[in-house]
Amino acid sequence: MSMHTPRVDKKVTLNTIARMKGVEPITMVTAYDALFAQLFDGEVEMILVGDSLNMSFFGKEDTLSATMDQMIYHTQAVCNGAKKACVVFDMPFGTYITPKVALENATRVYRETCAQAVKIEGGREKADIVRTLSENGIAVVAHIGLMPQHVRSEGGYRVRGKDEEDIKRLLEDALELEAAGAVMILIEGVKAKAAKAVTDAVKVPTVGIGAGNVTDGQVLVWSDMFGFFEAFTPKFVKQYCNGAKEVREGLEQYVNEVKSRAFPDEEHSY
Ligand SMILES: Nc1nc(=O)c2c([nH]1)NC[C@@H]1CN(c3ccc(C(=O)N[C@@H](CCC(=O)O)C(=O)O)cc3)CN21
Ligand SMILES: CC(C)C(=O)C(=O)O
Repeated sequence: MSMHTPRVDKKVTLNTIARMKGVEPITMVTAYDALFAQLFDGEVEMILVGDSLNMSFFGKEDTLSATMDQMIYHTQAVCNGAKKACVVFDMPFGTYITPKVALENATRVYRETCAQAVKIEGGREKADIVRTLSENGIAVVAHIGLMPQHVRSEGGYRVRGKDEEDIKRLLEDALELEAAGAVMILIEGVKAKAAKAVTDAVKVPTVGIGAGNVTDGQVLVWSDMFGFFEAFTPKFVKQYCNGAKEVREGLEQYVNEVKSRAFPDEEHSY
């Protein structure tokens, strides 16, 4: 067992999260499996099962081909490891194209996983979907700013909130999503000024990724922050461990020891 005293010692609910705004920064990381969820549980308040798993778990170029079945399977794995963290389920591309479709898919999330909220990408144009889910008892995290599910239609990942007009747009989006019932706003890839305007304007907590040190919380993708994901590194990623380097060194040692018959030794044999 860990010698470390957990920071988070009881079940984190959406009420816990709501009360943290303006009091204490909210910590969130992604996880895709039980092993890492268990490592993170007790340290962070929230775990996002992000559709980024389509890239950093499944090996695709973008998030667009992730399916409900894949996301549910990974969320079940995370739920098996995370007993305290508030788990958020990322609705994949194409699974919330109408309020009806969104409700059918999000209902599955509550029925089949421990997730306490679902996340959808979009601004005011998604307000009716947020409202339908909220009215049916499903909590929604609204994801605004840089929206990875728009990578193909927009021809890349582009930082938002660079001028007053776009800041106003993001602010109006956030207010409409909050009015529709969103319990949290996730703000990705925006200038800090835009994230601050949104955070100051809404009563619900905001969690940022590449949105500056102005939001009510922060989120990072686990494989980025621990140095396992090497396909690309967005500017907002701070690397807290060199995971890939550690694994490569360990693997090299194992291979050398097998080749030289240094492993297994007496200690590791029956
Ligand atoms: N491993 C991983 N980490 C992530 O943060 C992440 C995923 N996967 N998959 C889904 C999306 C995609 N994300 C991305 C991907 C690329 C950039 C990027 O290239 N950003 C540029 C800025 C572009 C600009 O200036 O307009 C950068 O240099 O940071 C940002 C976010 C965030 N999400
Ligand atoms: C980048 C984060 C916020 C996300 O949406 C994901 O992990 O899919």
